[in-house]
Amino acid sequence: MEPSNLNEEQDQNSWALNAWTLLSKLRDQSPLIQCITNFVSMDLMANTLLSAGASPAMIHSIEEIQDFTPHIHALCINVGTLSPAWLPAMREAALVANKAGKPWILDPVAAGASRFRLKACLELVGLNPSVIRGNGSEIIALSKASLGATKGVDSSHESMDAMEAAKSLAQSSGAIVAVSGAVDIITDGHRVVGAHNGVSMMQKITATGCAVTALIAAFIAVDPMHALEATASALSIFGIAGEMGMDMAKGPASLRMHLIDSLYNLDQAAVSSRLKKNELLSSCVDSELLPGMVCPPSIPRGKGMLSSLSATIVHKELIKFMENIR
Ligand SMILES: Nc1ncnc2c1ncn2[C@@H]1O[C@H](COP(=O)(O)OP(=O)(O)OP(=O)(O)O)[C@@H](O)[C@H]1O
Ligand SMILES: Cc1ncsc1CCO
Ligand SMILES: [Mg+2]
Repeated sequence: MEPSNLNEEQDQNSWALNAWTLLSKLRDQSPLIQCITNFVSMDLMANTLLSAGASPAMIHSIEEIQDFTPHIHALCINVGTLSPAWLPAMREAALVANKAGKPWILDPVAAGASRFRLKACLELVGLNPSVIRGNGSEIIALSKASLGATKGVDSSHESMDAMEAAKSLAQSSGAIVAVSGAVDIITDGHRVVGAHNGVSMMQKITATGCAVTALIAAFIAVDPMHALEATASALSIFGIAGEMGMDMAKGPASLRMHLIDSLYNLDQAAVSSRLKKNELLSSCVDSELLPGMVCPPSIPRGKGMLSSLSATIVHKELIKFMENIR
């Protein structure tokens, strides 16, 4: 086996082991996850958390936050069916979670659909979420702080289209930013990881995005010091459950059922054999190359030129290029 393939295989194995370790911890510890979420997603979100081993609580009244939120292990805030009455509770819960040192995640559903929603999402971003998870259109709207990138709750962008927006949002907010899609992208603003599990039919079940955001909350509850790895692991685990569910499903409704069953029954063998993850390189920007490196012509150049080339492929391309110019 070539050394680069060996490295890639070792990398996959360590991601898979980490994802499995976190899922096992989650099952052992059963973290309490407070969800302030939309009316559409409450059921799927709670069932996803339960089947993964966590303990969901859909508690959103502002009157309960001071008593309840200090005792949770992580908080999930989702603005899907936002109305002005809900916003103070979201704000308060985020502040109490921060004060109690509990991680929290924001799902900026349809962030670019209205000024009210965008302003609310930007305000919540300012309250230091550990993670922000959205689809491509939502992350672009949030990163540019502008309306119109979205037609509603569904994405009109590929996740890859949002890579630079995700990096920039992560840098400006200090949060880990995750963009769901055919390839889930996870970034801290510098490192970019791609998680490749899942099936496209998952988009045909409402609130799968909301559910995976809640699952990320459960993963960061058990490993708050490694939010990027925990986020990537949750996305991979949910994607693997989707793939296994799809083997038994006839359409979206039965996929919903089989996905939950697969998540509940997931074992280490399935995680090890199915998990697909790598480091992504968004583009080849001369100023970002290490001293002595050059950008080969076969790699897209400049910011905004997006590709899903793994660091290993780039490395191989660099070697080929250097050999040719010698
Ligand atoms: N083309 C695809 N192929 C594989 N998996 C996908 C694809 N698109 C989405 N997914 C997976 O489906 C799940 C939901 O992602 P999606 O981007 O649809 O979220 P969303 O738009 O926020 O959904 P919702 O608002 O309905 O909750 C994620 O786990 C994601 O990885
Ligand atoms: C369909 C829908 N509308 C508001 S929230 C929601 C669930 C998916 O985000
Ligand atoms: Mg969504």
